[in-house]
Amino acid sequence: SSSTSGLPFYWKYIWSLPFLQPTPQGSPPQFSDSALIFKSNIEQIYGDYPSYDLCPMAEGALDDIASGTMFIGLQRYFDDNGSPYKLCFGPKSFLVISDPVQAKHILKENNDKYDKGLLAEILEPIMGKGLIPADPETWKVRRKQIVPGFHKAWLNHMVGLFGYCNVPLIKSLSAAAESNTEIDMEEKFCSVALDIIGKSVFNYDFGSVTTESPVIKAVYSALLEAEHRSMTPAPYWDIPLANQVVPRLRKFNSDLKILDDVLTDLINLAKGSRQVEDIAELEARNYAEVKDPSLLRFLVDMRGADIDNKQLRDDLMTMLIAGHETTAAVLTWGLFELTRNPEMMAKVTAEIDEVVGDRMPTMEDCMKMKFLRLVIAEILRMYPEPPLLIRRCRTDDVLPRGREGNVEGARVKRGMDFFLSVYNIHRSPDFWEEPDKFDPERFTRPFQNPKVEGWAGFDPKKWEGRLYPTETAADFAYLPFGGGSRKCVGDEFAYLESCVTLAMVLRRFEFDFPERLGKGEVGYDEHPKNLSHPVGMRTGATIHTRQGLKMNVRKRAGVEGVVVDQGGGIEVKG
Ligand code: HEM
Repeated sequence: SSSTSGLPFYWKYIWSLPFLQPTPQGSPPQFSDSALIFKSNIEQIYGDYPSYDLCPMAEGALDDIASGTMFIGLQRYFDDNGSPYKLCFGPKSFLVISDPVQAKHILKENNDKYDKGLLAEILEPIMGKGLIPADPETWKVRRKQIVPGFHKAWLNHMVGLFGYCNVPLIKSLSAAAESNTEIDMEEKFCSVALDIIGKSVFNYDFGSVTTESPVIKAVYSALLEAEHRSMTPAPYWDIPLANQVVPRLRKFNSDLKILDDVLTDLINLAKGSRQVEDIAELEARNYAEVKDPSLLRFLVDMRGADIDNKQLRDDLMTMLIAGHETTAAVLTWGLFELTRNPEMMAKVTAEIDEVVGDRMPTMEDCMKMKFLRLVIAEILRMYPEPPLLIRRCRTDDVLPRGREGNVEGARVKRGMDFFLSVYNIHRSPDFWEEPDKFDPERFTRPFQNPKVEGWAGFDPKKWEGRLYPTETAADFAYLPFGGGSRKCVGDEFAYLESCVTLAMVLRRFEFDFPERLGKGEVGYDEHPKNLSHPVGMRTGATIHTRQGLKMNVRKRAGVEGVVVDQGGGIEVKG
């Protein structure tokens, strides 16, 4: 088979012993399952097709793995093979899902048959038993305690906090505009998202828009390592002594220690001043008078939630990582697409001028700015971050067919690993009209495709009154925040954060791509202006060390640049 060519040599060896094959979280290894999958794959590669599971095997090099854009390679295979298809790396195999009916089956209807599998293994050293990698048993307990933290009154208060966290960004953009210096907007959005998540989740001031500190560097190092690990299927960090010997791991561990120390201090501080209350009492708090409105405070004060420090640390670390770069990617791609589409930019700014003007936006303003919300929805469709969801099957299962031409009733063995390609689903003409076109208003039009068996299509009526088009409105063809019971808990938080940040920045500034690259010049194809695919700036790989989104910034004509706070009192000069 040519399916493993182009891959790093060690792929072949990592999974080469069938009894080392992974098993579902919390269950003992079963030789028979892995051996059967292994044997059936070998027969498929070298002998008779179909294999045990009936799925076609994707052939050809996955060159994109090394560059971190594997999801684009997975799209190529989807065009050739439908859903699901199988990827084989030596004896290790994955099923790649690119169909909303199958996604709904896995994420919602049969979610108890699936766990986080490989993702949990990769993230465990960083996030421990935090909500994202948590095994089903831990997850059940923690989810119940964390979800109430994101209640309406808190989100309302957070919208105000987002405004304040944007003031340093407005100031730094004013300075760049005045001095005519090119500015990396990706870096700026990363900073503002970090400041917001630090303040809202554990009441910590990173101040990263204006300063650099060892703690900020430690956060970026942890993020970078989390991302690196999710693209490195060889868990070398688990090898005995590796953590003491490999320089990269030593550096990572010392950075993680810096971060752990900060989190431990904050947890001890919160626990030292614990005021136990019922969930209902906590949710009814008057946030205008609450000194520390952070999620940490809520989790510590909740009656009956006597959580140990390690679990709290894991939850905070998870939210820090989950809630930071994802939102920064939305903002970066949002500015990128709006700059490429001046008529859309004009429409968005007209709406912001009319609804918010110089004020800091409120929750009500965000609800009123429907076009801005549609723009964010479209960014999340075109550039989903994460582009893939990862699952592992806990018991044998049979998948529905979905789109015409897909395998009928694929049989899945316990222990099988899955990539659910959100990117493929979001960019397929089977589920979206002209999927590569930036068209925010698509979410106001219905879409149906009778060729997809069991798919209800997209129905705009189903998200009326909601902040954004949900996975339900698209019957699982729209999964920026996942779906089913493991759906993102920070969806509305992130959506409001994106609304406020874009509203505040676009009200006051105009942006252009630098003109310095012309046709034929080296780097022309990587220039943001010329990108048709997420290559230079990548979803999920947008940390400071990357190419970034370099832009020229100007103050908008006729707009003063002041920020008037909610009380109408303070004016912050830009
Ligand atoms: C635009 C921003 C965001 C995007 C696109 C996003 C996306 C996602 C997705 C796709 C999942 C599901 C993962 C899976 O099923 O494997 C998820 C889970 C999660 N997200 Fe987000 N997220 C965002 C912001 C946030 C924020 C701001 C927070 C916290 C403050 C957060 C916290 C979490 C947590 C805790 C989970 C795990 C939920 C569970 O397993 O029960 N996310 N997110």
